[in-house]
Amino acid sequence: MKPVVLTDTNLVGSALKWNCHYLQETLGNNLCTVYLSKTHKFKYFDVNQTKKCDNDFSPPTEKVLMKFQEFAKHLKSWEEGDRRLYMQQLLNEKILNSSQLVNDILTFNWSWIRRQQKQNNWGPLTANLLMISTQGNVTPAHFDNQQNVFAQIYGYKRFILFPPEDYDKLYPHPVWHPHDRQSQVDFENPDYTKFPKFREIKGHEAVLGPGDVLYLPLYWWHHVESLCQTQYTTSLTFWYKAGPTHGSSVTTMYPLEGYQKMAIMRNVEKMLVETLKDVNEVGPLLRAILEGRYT
Ligand SMILES: C[C@@H](CC(=O)O)C(=O)C(=O)O
Ligand SMILES: [Zn+2]
Repeated sequence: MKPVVLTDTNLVGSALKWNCHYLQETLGNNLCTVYLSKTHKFKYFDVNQTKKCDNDFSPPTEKVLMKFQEFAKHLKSWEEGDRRLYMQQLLNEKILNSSQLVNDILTFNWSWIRRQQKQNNWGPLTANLLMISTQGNVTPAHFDNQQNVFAQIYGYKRFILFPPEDYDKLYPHPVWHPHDRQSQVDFENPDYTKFPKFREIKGHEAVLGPGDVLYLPLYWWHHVESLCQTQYTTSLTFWYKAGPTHGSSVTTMYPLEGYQKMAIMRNVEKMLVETLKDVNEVGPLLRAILEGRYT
């Protein structure tokens, strides 16, 4: 599975008119999920995992519910130095009370994407996430565990992509950490002492513009920037569960692929956390297995 940029799918043709004014008309007073950040980085964290971090975890962003009207006002008046906003709202019954918007969604190129889902043996569609970002926002490098068909609607987004096997160069946080799945490396100021193999990293760059679609396979690392050609950027993602990777219907091929090894490593880490109960015992036990035997 490799990422690919497609420029002629017309997947979200009917959404290319979703500018701020149109969305104010159709989303208006609906409450939407908006992340606020003091910096340009919007590093995801799982609030349910913060308790495992004692009290030395400080959330880098704040999640609020904001009327779309209010969000649009901030978006239009935003200037460098203002608090940055990133709306990431599921297209669900909470906001789909405008027949215009519903009609736009119904006229997406569903036949094309259903064909991709079938041909690639993806699982069910789980979510459509509408994302509107003030210019210059960065989603730092991380991977997701679903298939992602990423449609760019307005403005330009720069992706830097890395294969799953770059796991050892991107040093993800531990699976139990709130920043699970996120790289520990600050791309703007990498700590090569702590993360020496980051020096070897080589990424694939893709810049998406309106109408472009990126297929982002699960477990592929991505660093994403909203470029500053426009005041804000708008994107819509189609999330699909990964298809079955083992069992009677699928024969496992060897050698295993990067994403399969990544899944194994994550499962081993999770099993150790579960069994040892103390996250501080995971490292010493893994070292005991490795040192003098597998190194
Ligand atoms: C949030 C998004 C990146 C971005 O568009 O800022 C992402 O990571 C994804 O769609 O998997
Ligand atoms: Zn992602």
